[in-house]
Formats: sequence, C-alpha cells, structure tokens
Amino acid sequence: MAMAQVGERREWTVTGMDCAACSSKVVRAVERMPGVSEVKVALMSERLTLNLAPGTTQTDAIEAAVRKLGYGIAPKGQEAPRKRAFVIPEPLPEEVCCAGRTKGSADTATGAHDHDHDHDHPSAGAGHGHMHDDPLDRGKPWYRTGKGRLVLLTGALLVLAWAFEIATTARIGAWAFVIACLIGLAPVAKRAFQAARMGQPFTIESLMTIAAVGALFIGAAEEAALVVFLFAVGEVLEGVAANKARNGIRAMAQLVPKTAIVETGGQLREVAAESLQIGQTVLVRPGERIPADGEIVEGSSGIDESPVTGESVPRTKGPGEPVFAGSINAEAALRIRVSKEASDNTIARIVRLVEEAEEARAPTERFIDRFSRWYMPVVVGIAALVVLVPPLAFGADWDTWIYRGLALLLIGCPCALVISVPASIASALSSGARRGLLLKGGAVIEAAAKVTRVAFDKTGTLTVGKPVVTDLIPAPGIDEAELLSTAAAVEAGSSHPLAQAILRRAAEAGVTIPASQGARAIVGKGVEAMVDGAPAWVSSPRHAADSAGIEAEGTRHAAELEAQGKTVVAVFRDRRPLGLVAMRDEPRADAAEAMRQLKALDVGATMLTGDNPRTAAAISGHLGLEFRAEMMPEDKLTAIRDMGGQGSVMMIGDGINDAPALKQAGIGVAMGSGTDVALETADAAILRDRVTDVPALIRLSRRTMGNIRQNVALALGLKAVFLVTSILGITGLWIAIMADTGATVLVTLNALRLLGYDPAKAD
Ligand SMILES: Nc1ncnc2c1ncn2[C@@H]1O[C@H](COP(=O)(O)OP(=O)(O)OP(=O)(O)O)[C@@H](O)[C@H]1O
Ligand SMILES: [Zn+2]
Repeated sequence: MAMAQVGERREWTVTGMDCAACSSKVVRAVERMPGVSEVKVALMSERLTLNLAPGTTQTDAIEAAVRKLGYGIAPKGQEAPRKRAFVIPEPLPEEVCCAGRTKGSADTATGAHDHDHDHDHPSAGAGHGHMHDDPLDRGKPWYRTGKGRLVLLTGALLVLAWAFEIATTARIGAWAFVIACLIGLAPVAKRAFQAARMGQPFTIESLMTIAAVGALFIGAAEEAALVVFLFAVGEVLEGVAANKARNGIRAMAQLVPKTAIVETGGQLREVAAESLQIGQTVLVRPGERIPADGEIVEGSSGIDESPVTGESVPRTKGPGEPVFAGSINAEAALRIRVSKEASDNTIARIVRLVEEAEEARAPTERFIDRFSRWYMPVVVGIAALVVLVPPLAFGADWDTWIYRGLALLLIGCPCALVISVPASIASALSSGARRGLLLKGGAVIEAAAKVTRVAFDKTGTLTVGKPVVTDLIPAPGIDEAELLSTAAAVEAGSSHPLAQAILRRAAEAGVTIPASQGARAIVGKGVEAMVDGAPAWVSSPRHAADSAGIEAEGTRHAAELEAQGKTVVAVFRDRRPLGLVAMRDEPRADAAEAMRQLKALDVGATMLTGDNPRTAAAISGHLGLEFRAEMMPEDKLTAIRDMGGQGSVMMIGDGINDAPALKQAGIGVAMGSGTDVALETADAAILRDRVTDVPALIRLSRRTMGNIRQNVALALGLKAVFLVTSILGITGLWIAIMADTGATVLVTLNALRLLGYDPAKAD
C-alpha cells in the first residue's frame, strides 16, 4: 500500500468528468511526482498545496484537498458531486466513480482496507457544504475529532469568559466573550471563505460567520460566543445517526470469530480467521461460530444463520452444502472446506455493500440540496430587508433590527434539513441489513416505496426450486427404466432444476445411465444430446409436438398432469417417443401469505415462467396471483418493461439465470442467500428464502420515505416558527441556533426510530 511519508512531496492531478457507466462524477487521479513535504493536487483549474500529516494516505490527501476547497469539484455550471466521490481506493486506480466503485480494476473493488486507517465513511451528510468529515478523524471518539475538540474548546472558553465576567468588570468580561467567539469562529470562517472562493458565497459557514461577527459588532458578544459553541455542538451531532447505523452494520462483521481451528495432515492448529486460505479445512465444534464461508465436507448439523441472513430458524446442513462465516453451528462437529478469504466472505460483502449504499444519493436528497442552494440566499435577502427597512423607512432602532436580522441568518441554516434524508436512509439500510434485506441505497428505497407491481420468477423464487419426479409414463412398448435412463443421459450435463430432478430420480432408481455426447440446451425448451449413437432429446411436450410432429395420445396425457401443477417433459430418441416425465416443484410455504400481504399493500403480483400455461395456472391459482407462461428469457425482459407502464415494477428472481431481467427491472431483487452474482448485480437482495420478505422490503421502504417526510416537515416547521418569532423579536440569537441544533437532534432521533422498525411484521 502506497503511503506518503512526511517530508515527501507528492502531486496528483485530479479531474472530474461524467462516468459513462453510472452517469455520475468520475474522478481521475493520476499520481505525478512521487517522493517529495506537501501534496499538490490540481483540481480542474484550482491548484492547491497541502501539508501531509504523518501517516496520511493518498486517499486522505485527496479527500483533504477536496475538503480544503470546501466543495466537491465539478466542471463549471454542473452540480458538484458529493465529497465521497473522491474517496479513492489504494493503490490509486485510473478511474474512480461514485460510491467508491472502481471501473475495470477488480482488485480494488474488493477493497483492500487500510488497517491503521480503517476507511470509515464520513457522516451521511458529508459533502453538504459544511459537514466536512475529516478523514483523519474517523473512528475516533467524538471528543478526539477536530469538531469535537472545537466543542470542548469553545465550551471551555465560554465558561472562562463567564468566570471573567463575574470576577472582573463587565468590560473585561465582554472582551473575554469576544475572544472566545473569535477563536471558535476561526475554523468556520476559514471554510466559509474557501467556499466563497469556489463560487459558493451562501453556505452554512458563511451564515454563521456573518451572524457571529454581526453580533460582536452590535455588542452582543456573549450571545455570539454561545452561538459559535452551539454550532459546534450541532456539527458533532450531525453524524450521530449515520454513525450509529454504521456501527450496527459493523457489529455484524464482528460476529465472525477471530480464530479458527485448521486441520492440516491430521494435525489441529489454531490460527487467526483472517489468515485462512481457500481450500483449507477447518473444524467447527458444536456451539461455535463458523469462521469462514465454506462447504461442509463432513458432519451435519443445525445451523443458525441469523447473523448473516436474519433467518432465525436453524437449518440442518450436511456435506456439500454451503455455510457462511458468522453462523452458529448448533449441534454437531463439522469439517468445513474454506471457499472464501475473510475479506471476501458473505458478511464482509454485506457490510461493504451497505456502506456503499449509504453513498448512493436518493433523488429526494438531491432535491433538498438544490432547495438549500436557493433557500439560503433567500434567507440572506430577507435578513437584509429586516435589518434595513424598519430603521430606514420608519426610523426604528438600528441595533434592534440588526439583531433580529442576524437571528434570521441563523434560522436560515438548513442543517437539519440537509441531514433529514441521509440520516433516515442510513438507519433504514442498517435496519434492513440486520434482517437480511439488503438495499443498495436511497434511490432503491425511494423506488421500492413506489412499487405498484411485483413480478416473480417461478422456479426457485415462488417455488422451492427443487422439483421432484412424480410420474413416469413410458410410451407403449417402453419400460420405465429405459425412459428414465435415456432422459438422465440427455440431462447429464445440465444444471437446470428439471435436469437435477431427473438425475436424482435415476440415481435413486439405480438405473444405468448410457453415455451421451454433444449435449446442447435449447433455451426455454429443452435439451438435446447424442445417446447410444442416436439423437435424443428431453423437452417440453409443446416443443416436441412442434418439432417432431408428435401429438395426440402423449400430449393429452401431459395436459392432465400439467393441470395438477406439474411440469411435464417428453423424452425422445431417434424421433421415437419414449414417454413423459412429470415433476413437481412445491410452492414455498410462505408464498400464499406473501401474496396476501402484497394485496394489503395494494401491490399487484405477476408470476413469469418458462413453464406451460396449465402448470402456471395451477400454481398461480393456488397462490392467488396473475401469471404469464411460456416466456423465453427475453420475453421476461419485455414483460417487465410493459408492466412498467403503470408505475414502478419490482422483479424478484433467484439471480442465477435471471440476472439480465433483474438488471432491466425498475428494481431487481435477488432472493436467496449467497448467490454472488445476485448480491452484486441486483438493486436489492433478500438473503433468506422467504417470499414474505418481498412485502417486508416494500414496507421498510415506505416506512423510510414516511420517516423522511416527517423529518423534512420537522426541519422546515421549526424554521418557520422561529422565522416568525425572530422577526417579531420574541426569540433571540441563541434561541435561533438552539432551534437549529435542536431540529438536528430531533431529526436524528426520528431517523433512529427506523433501526427498531421490524418490517417483517405486517402492519
Ligand atoms: N434441461 C431441461 N430439461 C427438460 N426440459 C427443459 C429443460 N430446460 C428447459 N426445459 C423445458 O422448457 C421449459 C421452460 O424452461 P425455462 O428454463 O425457460 O423455465 P424454467 O426455469 O423451468 O421455469 P421458470 O421460468 O418458471 O423459472 C421447461 O418448463 C421445460 O419444459
Ligand atoms: Zn445548521
């Protein structure tokens, strides 16, 4: 890991542009001159020089540069990106786009995290002007951070000034307040000035600076010092909700044991879980937590996966089945072959995904940013009128109206409004993740709250995905064994759930499976292979009828079985029908309940399936939802687009063969734990195999949007009240800033309520 040293000078050129893939800002960071006591960062046209503190990393250096400029960097006339867009994984990749995701650089995508400098993400509101989160402060208790120190300093100075006021003359006391105020104000004023230089004159910092300096000017030094102190308190509080949410998520990763017992050549040895290598075998005794993602090689036991998936009912797992790090081995000793390194295990990826999700901005949040941008100048304008009009037009007292104008400036501070959205979203993401519901950011939550229809894939989503052969119907003159062995031969290489069912049955029946060559899948229809030198195929009866012209007897029989909800395939060799195989895939136990809950939420449900209409009708009729049958994978894409006409469509799949459809849908949700692709490509993931988690996801999203609305109303409502009382002179400067800090606290507390919300409970 490249780490710049003190006394070194490094230079980077950092430029902003639009990311072709995600259409957000990309930062290009190119290290120029390695090896020299300052960092030079060229940001668009701005150039600045930073002094490096000991141990500063490249990431910190660039973040510090961005912070120093006051705002994110964007080409003139474009919206400045969030500061987080500039967090650059190390080593510096060529291109980094939003959310820290790296394009074309797989090794940095898995995030080699710096240990001394754990990349804690900044407060949820980071990048909103004044909420600069110093990367060097992360992970420290609040009183050791820059902002925390400012609170302690301004607080101490304030107490000292009061002491002076009591002990000495009022004059000396007043000067003590002036000094206290100026010291506390200095860092704020500095940021205000930097932002102004970047073309942003109206920031929370500039409002604060004008208000405090103005108060000093009219002789209200005590209040000015108090305002500076309370502002510092508010700043510290801003990150509280996000930090709390984040700690909850991080606690998940803590559930993975620190050590593991590795078996090598019959020898047992205790090692650090972090050092486990893929392919090693670990021993997990009953009652212990599993130290790594892996596959059971020996033993079978009830496994409680609640730390990872939120599923609290233990599942019995045996040889060949996957297990996750952090789960509890309840009953018997297990030997597990490690399949993932510690940094890449499921729980680590969940934590990372949630952290990334916090960075993705919700549309509402963008709106509030834009709103703040015109809101502040308007407030300054009103304040100016309040100061000027009464004295000039009516000969009122200047000091009184300057004072009221300054209070208005503080009212203009949109702190609470700015954190209202990110605080709720951070809480919701954390709350969901602990219950096995992963949402990739505020935009997904917003879209999921608006969902009007859910499209379910059938196999593995609405059904268990493990069909079982129920009927073998050989053609005249053929026996069951021949039918089964030929079918198994054709399916031998297929991973389709139907193939698996046939192969399982063949193994149980103990038939000998002839050799087959050149197996070829006919997508959505069946499989073809050469068996015993003759072409053979297993396919849907309809495909058989179309291509081989075989009908009558066989297909009629098939229709009867299909009406019972069974999936029927026809088996042929050498154009000769060998018979039918019927299979049944049970609907998931909670599927019908899930449909009822969706109905209660006023959300429609449709089943999309490649299966035939009769089977589809039998299953969907039983569960109570609409269906579309005989759909090719590409038909599923068009169907989802069609349904989108009436609103937002959520598509639920197992993520195995429906990844493209999941990507196409307004919101693609992958169901079922551990499927790697699904976790990465879908917009949301349901980690446990519960259909009822679909309505739960919608409920959580709706509840979150409701919480955001409450926060916005709270923030704006308080401002409105104090706007009026300030103009009337009922409330003064320090009440104004208290209202701001107080609103921040209320919004934070309200957002934290989401942590305790259980979306699994139907309202
Ligand atoms: N390997 C196979 N063996 C036998 N039949 C197959 C195979 N693959 C596809 N088929 C036939 O094609 C039909 C559609 O298959 P497809 O894979 O598109 O859907 P599916 O995954 O079974 O169902 P769903 O779309 O509900 O998840 C199946 O119902 C079956 O009749
Ligand atoms: Zn504020």
